Amino acid sequence: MKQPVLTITLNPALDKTVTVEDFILGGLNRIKEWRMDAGGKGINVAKVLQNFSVDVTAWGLCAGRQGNVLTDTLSSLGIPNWFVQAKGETRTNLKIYVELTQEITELNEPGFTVDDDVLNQFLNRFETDVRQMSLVVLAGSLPKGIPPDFYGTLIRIANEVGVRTVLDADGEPFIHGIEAVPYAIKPNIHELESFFGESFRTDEEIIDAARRLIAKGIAYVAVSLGGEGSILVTEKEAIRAKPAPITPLSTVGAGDSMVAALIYCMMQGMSLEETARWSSAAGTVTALKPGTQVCTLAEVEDKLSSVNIWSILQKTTNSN
Ligand SMILES: Nc1ncnc2c1ncn2[C@@H]1O[C@H](COP(=O)(O)OP(=O)(O)O)[C@@H](O)[C@H]1O
Ligand SMILES: O=P(O)(O)OC[C@H]1O[C@](O)(COP(=O)(O)O)[C@@H](O)[C@@H]1O
Repeated sequence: MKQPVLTITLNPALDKTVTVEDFILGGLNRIKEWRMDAGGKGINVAKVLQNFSVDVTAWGLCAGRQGNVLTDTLSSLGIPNWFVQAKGETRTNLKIYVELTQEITELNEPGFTVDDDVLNQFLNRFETDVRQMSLVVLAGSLPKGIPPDFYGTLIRIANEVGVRTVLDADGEPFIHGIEAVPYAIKPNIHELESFFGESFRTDEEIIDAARRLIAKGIAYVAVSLGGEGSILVTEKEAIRAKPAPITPLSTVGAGDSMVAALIYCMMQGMSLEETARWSSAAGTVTALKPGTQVCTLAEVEDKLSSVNIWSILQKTTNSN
């Protein structure tokens, strides 16, 4: 039997994206257009993997009517899903796209509160069924009631049965998750800097920070740099990807698309260089779409040739 990739979204969201011409702080702003999309990091990763024809299943927690909208959306996309129902309501995350500045501002709600019964239901199934998965993605913030080391707990359980994990989180859940040694992580540059409490000015400084994480046992560190692209680091290699300049319509979901493409490439056994190209292209295609709409395989294939790729070590040698 084929083993699916499992995505975990403990704090999913309906993403409401509104478009305004200009944004006047403290004034009246009229919305020109709006759209709602199923969101939350694991859910977005699942949507991309499904587009890439990777066998994927989405688990998590949700609540209320908006939770039903999310699970109905996943089912209509053909993504098998299991979400434990918490009390309250699934959050709405507001994304404001300002046409004049072409910038997107995100306002993410904290989400519902989880009680022990809900958490234990989730944990019990995870402990039983994780061995049936090919890989587990743990992504996004944790709602209230979930201990900050919960990703760490899940990673340890997966490690014990030899299932690889990919972590994409921020703050305390990220710090605790790292302690449990996931297989791969995808911090953006802000998350990396906040983890180390340092700022990194050059690619070499970023690679050095990534290698400090690799020294802890993590195999694979992908640092995303927004429009500047990304750096993929393993023990032996460091590859830099830089997309051609675009005018993004919404960068929401770009990081999640990158995570999904990384997984796709790992499963295809691609080189780090090809993985850097694919994952960067995936993020860029998603950034070109309004709201939280994600890339398709054909769109990413079309974009591959526009990504600039180089090995950092090679570059350093060449420029000497
Ligand atoms: N403005 C942009 N122009 C081109 N590509 C982008 C842009 N923003 C994001 N991307 C692509 O998406 C990837 C992930 O974006 P990033 O914003 O760093 O992730 P996150 O959403 O996790 O913060 C980038 O590495 C890049 O390939
Ligand atoms: O759980 P968090 O950190 O609040 O993030 C949730 C938000 O992140 C997203 O998954 C997008 O993430 P990325 O832009 O990093 O890919 C949205 O769909 C969602 O609203």
